[in-house]
Amino acid sequence: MTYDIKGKTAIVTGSARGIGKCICSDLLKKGANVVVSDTAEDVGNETTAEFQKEFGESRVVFIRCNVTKEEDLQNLYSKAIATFGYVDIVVNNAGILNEENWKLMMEINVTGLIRSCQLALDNMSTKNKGKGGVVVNLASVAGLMAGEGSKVYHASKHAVYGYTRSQYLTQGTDNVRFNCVCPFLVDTALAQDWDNSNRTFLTSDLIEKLKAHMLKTEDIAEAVIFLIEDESNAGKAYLVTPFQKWDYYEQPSVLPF
Ligand SMILES: NC(=O)C1=CN([C@@H]2O[C@H](COP(=O)(O)OP(=O)(O)OC[C@H]3O[C@@H](n4cnc5c(N)ncnc54)[C@H](O)[C@@H]3O)[C@@H](O)[C@H]2O)C=CC1
Ligand SMILES: CC/C=C\CC(=O)/C=C/C=C\C=C\C=C\[C@@H](O)[C@@H](O)C/C=C\CCC(=O)O
Repeated sequence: MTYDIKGKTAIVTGSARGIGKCICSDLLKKGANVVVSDTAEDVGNETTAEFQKEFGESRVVFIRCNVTKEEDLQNLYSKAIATFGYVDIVVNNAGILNEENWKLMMEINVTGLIRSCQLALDNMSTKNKGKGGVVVNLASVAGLMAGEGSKVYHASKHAVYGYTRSQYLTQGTDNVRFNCVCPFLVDTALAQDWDNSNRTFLTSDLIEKLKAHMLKTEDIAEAVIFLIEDESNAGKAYLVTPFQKWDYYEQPSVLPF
């Protein structure tokens, strides 16, 4: 079954640039109203002006939001609803890669994302008089595999994967569908800045080899649109790499019953 994006309203966190910006662009092309949201106010306003020129002023707004701040997140949802009447789609994209500042990384990649999911449920769940909706979370292949030089980043993305899958269990009562996307390296500032030289396994040579196979932001936007539209695979992670056909990740079953 296909979810129709046209006429819906979407929030994308961390969308002033990179993957988030590209997701906004594809949502607009599909006919959604879009809330661009980021801590970077100048870039966010520039991106929004660019979109307004292409898609019409009334279809895009910028709302500043630092996902680590409770009041910012609440303001994001309430302003989005005040502007467009409802929020149907949330893409939790904001994320950083910073092993030195690992506590902040966990706050952004995990705590902020989970809080945004809770607010999405508060506003969208049919249990709370919402109309239902869709949430797509940005995990990573790092959420499905080990990583020598960025252990906390990998842990943060495992958390996104586990949280997203677990939401599946209550989807029937909330009518809010959760999925996550697990991309390999994507050509953005986050990946370009990745430098884990002097490791045992992950040598500079290997990093250069990995970087030779980067995906494009357009690939991830395409995958996110696919997830939003596909109503029949709730709770699943979608694996996007240049090495194999993009597909849902099949988690082995642990329980014998
Ligand atoms: N680039 C890559 O290779 C991959 C990236 N990802 C994930 O995709 C997402 C987007 O990453 P990229 O576009 O590559 O990074 P990016 O660095 O190009 O963009 C991230 C955006 O998030 C914003 N941001 C940072 N902290 C924030 C906060 N506290 N609140 C709100 N916004 C904040 C930044 O200002 C920036 O605009 C992240 O969650 C990342 O972990 C997943 C797999 C691969
Ligand atoms: C990891 C941070 C960099 C970029 C952001 C991102 O989300 C995407 C990363 C894509 C590829 C990362 C590959 C990392 C490989 C290394 O860390 C190796 O040390 C992995 C080696 C073995 C893993 C085997 C296993 O899972 O057990």
